[in-house]
Amino acid sequence: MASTAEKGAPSPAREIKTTDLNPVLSAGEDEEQIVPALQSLLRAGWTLDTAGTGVSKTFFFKTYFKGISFTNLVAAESATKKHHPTMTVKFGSVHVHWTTHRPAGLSMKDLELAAHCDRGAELVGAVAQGEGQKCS
Ligand SMILES: C[C@H](O)[C@H](O)[C@H]1CNC2=NC(N)=NC(=O)C2=N1
Repeated sequence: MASTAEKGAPSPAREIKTTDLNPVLSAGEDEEQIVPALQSLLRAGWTLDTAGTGVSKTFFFKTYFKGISFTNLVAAESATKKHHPTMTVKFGSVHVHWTTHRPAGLSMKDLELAAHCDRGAELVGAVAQGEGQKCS
């Protein structure tokens, strides 16, 4: 019998199990706090690195300037929190990666700032992948 997936029906919402995740925590971080925050980010389109030490997401924008405005919002919060992402600006998108350098690993600061990126992207008007600016 064909599975639901084979029939093209949307796959049922699947809870991301703790056992599916392999976060490598920055020393002193609380796993019980990290895991639910990480799960919520994964539901919002963030991915955990293969190394488990960082999270990343690509945001799409209809203009280059909107992408730059987004990086400025992120930069302002980074300056306040003294925690800085790697951001790769492209025509139509900004890729953001958060990790903690010292002590190395994933921290609540990474996850809080990742959530801040989602709020900033909403404010600037991020769009779905494919709706971002393209070269003509
Ligand atoms: C002293 C200063 O706050 C630290 O070096 C900060 C600066 N920004 C940082 N940013 C990131 N992403 N990880 C860090 O560990 C880090 N450390």
